[in-house]
Amino acid sequence: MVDSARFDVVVIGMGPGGEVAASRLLDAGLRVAVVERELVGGECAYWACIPSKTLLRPPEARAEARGAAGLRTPDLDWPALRAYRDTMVRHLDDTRQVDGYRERGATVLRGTARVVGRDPWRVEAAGQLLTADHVVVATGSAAVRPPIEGLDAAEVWTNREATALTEIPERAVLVGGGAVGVELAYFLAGMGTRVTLAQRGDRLLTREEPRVGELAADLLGRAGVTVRTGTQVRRVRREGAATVVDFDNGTHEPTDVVVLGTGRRPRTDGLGLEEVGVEVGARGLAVDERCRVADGLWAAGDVTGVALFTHVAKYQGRVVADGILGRDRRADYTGVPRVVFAEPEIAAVGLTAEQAAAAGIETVTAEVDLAENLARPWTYETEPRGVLGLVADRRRRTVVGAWAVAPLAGEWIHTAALAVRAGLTVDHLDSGIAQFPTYSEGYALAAERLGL
Ligand SMILES: Cc1cc2nc3c(=O)[nH]c(=O)nc-3n(C[C@H](O)[C@H](O)[C@H](O)COP(=O)(O)OP(=O)(O)OC[C@H]3O[C@@H](n4cnc5c(N)ncnc54)[C@H](O)[C@@H]3O)c2cc1C
Ligand SMILES: NC(=O)c1ccc[n+]([C@@H]2O[C@H](COP(=O)([O-])OP(=O)(O)OC[C@H]3O[C@@H](n4cnc5c(N)ncnc54)[C@H](O)[C@@H]3O)[C@@H](O)[C@H]2O)c1
Repeated sequence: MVDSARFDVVVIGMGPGGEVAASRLLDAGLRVAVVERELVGGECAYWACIPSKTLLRPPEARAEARGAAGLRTPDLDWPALRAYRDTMVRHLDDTRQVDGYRERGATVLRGTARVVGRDPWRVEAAGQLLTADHVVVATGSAAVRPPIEGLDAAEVWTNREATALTEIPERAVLVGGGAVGVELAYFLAGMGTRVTLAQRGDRLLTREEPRVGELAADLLGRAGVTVRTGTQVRRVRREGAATVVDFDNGTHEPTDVVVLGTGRRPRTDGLGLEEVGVEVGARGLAVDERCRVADGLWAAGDVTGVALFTHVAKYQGRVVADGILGRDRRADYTGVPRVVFAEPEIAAVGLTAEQAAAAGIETVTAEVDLAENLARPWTYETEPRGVLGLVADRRRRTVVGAWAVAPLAGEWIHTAALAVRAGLTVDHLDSGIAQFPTYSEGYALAAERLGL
């Protein structure tokens, strides 16, 4: 064990949360060591956001082209898409990232980090003992593997294998109807796979408005996916060369692959935190509003369990860096957008009506069928679609939540995100002048429909 120089900060895990924190601390001139056991860029860059959104784009563009008047449906070219996906994930090579951090003055260690002491913090990694005033834990999350009988004998994909796929399977059974399940189902169905999606809950995307789950199921159905809600996989078995999935309602489905989208668990195993007296919960490391776990110990990203998004990990990375630099910055998660990338996009922000009611807010809601009310859906496609919903605080007249299932909704939901974050009133949306013809014109209509 080499006892190396003392650092101001050791960052454990270089996904989006760790990268943002490390970059800001390096820019501020601190002595920073970063430890990464796989690839600098994390899950997001290699096995999650980047490959999944790259893979989703051609089926999405194809569906859009199908809807645009006077366009012939373009052909999908899987080898070309696969090659572009490989480029986008840097062929799983992070040499340039590592070199980049070294050039900026960071000590970059490859290996698994373990906290071995505190006061001061001591971290063991790659055969070195690092001492630091601050440790940032940004170790992310891993796919949950549910205890389904027979799963080990089958071809099983988590997000890792699914986003790194080299051939398109003929048949797939997806387990889980959250963002991972919906996006992967949309992608595979778009590529020609016969997809069944089994969701334990009674609807898809259970954290969203029930109506959003309904629209998501409808969208997947149109894309050719068989959606089974209220369904659990009882067991997976081999029948000759085939894999058969038995559902709890007595039906079964032959498949080539079982794809898991059954949630994530924080990567805290083996970090050594409990041994130095830091409590680790099932949802991860509990952080205060400065993203601090304990004096000199900070956390950012999925490992905090706050909201499992790259934009939240990056935001927390900024909060952590500011905290370490002595700035008084507190995290505020109001108005974080949530987008599920399908065609059309499924976007939401703020509270659902149920969450608002639970928070003691008396709500009023409105829903607008955009195709019935706006020009843009018609100039955009021959079978126009789009629904927008608003949730408002009746008393304060503020916008507390919004959702949309419509083309490009992942972009224009940011108007609502700003409204929710800034506490804007319904009148701000109602009195705004949106460009004609756009989907954004829907906000004024929805605001008016609230009847406040
Ligand atoms: C299929 C899929 C698609 C997604 N798409 C989106 C999307 O479109 N938009 C979005 O906002 N979010 C998306 N997400 C969520 C997003 O990937 C995560 O929220 C994000 O990666 C979290 O970043 P992070 O920095 O917390 O952790 P990670 O990206 O998981 O990075 C953590 C890093 O820590 C390293 N590490 C772990 N333990 C140790 C240790 N002991 N020592 C050293 N290194 C360690 C890991 O190797 C990893 O590189 C998606 C997730 C999935 C599964
Ligand atoms: N576009 C994006 O921003 C994006 C995309 C993908 C993932 N993510 C993030 O990744 C996180 C993980 O996503 P996820 O979809 O894996 O998890 P999730 O927790 O959002 O959803 C998992 C779903 O699977 C169901 N489920 C769990 N076990 C099951 C079983 N045995 N049988 C049937 N259903 C079962 C659950 O009821 C739940 O609805 C999310 O929190 C999300 O924030 C974001």
